Amino acid sequence: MILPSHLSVRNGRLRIGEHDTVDLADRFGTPLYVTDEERIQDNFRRLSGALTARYPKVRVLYAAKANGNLAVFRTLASMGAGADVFSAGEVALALAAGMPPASLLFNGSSKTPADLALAVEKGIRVSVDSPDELRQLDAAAGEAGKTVDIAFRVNPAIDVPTHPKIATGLATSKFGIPAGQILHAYREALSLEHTNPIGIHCHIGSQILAVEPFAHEVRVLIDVARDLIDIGVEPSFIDIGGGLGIPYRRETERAPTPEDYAEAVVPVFLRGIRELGIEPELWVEPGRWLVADSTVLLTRVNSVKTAHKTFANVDAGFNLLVRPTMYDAYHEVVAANKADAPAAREYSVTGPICETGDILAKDRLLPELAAGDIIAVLDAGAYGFAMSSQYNSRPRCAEVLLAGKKAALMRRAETIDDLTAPMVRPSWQA
Ligand SMILES: Cc1ncc(COP(=O)(O)O)c(C=O)c1O
Ligand SMILES: N[C@@H](CCCC[NH3+])C(=O)O
Repeated sequence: MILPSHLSVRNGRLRIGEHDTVDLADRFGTPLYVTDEERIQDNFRRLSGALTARYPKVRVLYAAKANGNLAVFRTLASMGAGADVFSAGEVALALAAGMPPASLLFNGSSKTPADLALAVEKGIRVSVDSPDELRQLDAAAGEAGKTVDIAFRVNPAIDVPTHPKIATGLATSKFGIPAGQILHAYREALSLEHTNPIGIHCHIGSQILAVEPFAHEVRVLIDVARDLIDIGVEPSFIDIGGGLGIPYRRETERAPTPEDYAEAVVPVFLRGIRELGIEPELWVEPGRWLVADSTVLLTRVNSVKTAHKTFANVDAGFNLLVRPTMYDAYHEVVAANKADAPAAREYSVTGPICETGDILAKDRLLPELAAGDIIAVLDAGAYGFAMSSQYNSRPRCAEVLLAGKKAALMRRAETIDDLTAPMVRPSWQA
């Protein structure tokens, strides 16, 4: 098994950073998300370093949706990250973590009047997704007596090799303004008093394991920049979004490194801006690449059953990690307390949810398993806890953060009381 450098096996047990995962499961209980803070820091340094080595005017906006724990925001804020935020909640987390409003970009294709007012009030730049939204934002800014700096989100009509549910730059996607309409939108923004078009935004999709689509995207955005200059707008930033994938199947999958990514994107960007005689900041919005591999989900085997195949029934299901169910996503699983035992048979690792699709890992060769064993689901730090639910009325589990020898809760487990607390008894019910 190929493990990333912060995971290792000692005395037959899986370790993350300086910690034994089985001890963590015993100490904090399962299911349990465990995140290695240093891995996030290393990831940030590597991705941001690969880009800034080629062009110093780079800004990294962490895609807040990938992992919404405030401790993770703090880690990234202290590294100098801003954030791509999609909701009032993400704005609140980013600000609470100390990210300055000017380091945020408020994205989204369906913002409420309250979202727009919040961006105006806090002085957060907005990626505007339609002319309708532009007019609403301008009115909101006018009412507050302010001006808002904006970008438009461009729909570049680029097909990307990823799961169709997470390709966002297709011509048919709900996001962004088609290239053919974009100039019109900028012209309208110029004609309005309270919106100041200063940037260009785009995001082509997620878990992309090729670099060419990103280079293609940059070429499209340079073309947009050229048209903008013609109408008197000199973009001060070009935001190419996130999307760089990770090798969930380490044995077989080849994934571009941050250096491959930077090498594909930055020279195209530089050629374009030099030709146009401008020097905008290059913004990127990575989510998955910064946090996915920092985290394992530890889950305990409740029972083993052999029917038409063998099931290891564990205490985490798609309530806590929906990616396998939602996107047929692959996550490596390791028998954490038998990490160097020989593979014995194929297991499907299935959760406790009352749905046939509640399968975390299908047909995996694992050592002989028994009730009480701990399974570690790898690469669970992006869109893991963040997409969890209380389905089947299951309280969500705890999250632990590790730093060197330290381990501490960064989110306590929910209780049954947390499930019922927001529920209100309708007056006619005795
Ligand atoms: C606008 C925007 N930026 C950035 C991201 C982050 O993507 P990823 O986690 O694939 O880097 C997303 C999610 O796909 C997004 O919608
Ligand atoms: N939630 C997706 C990524 C989509 C990101 C949001 N645009 C995943 O788990 O892979």
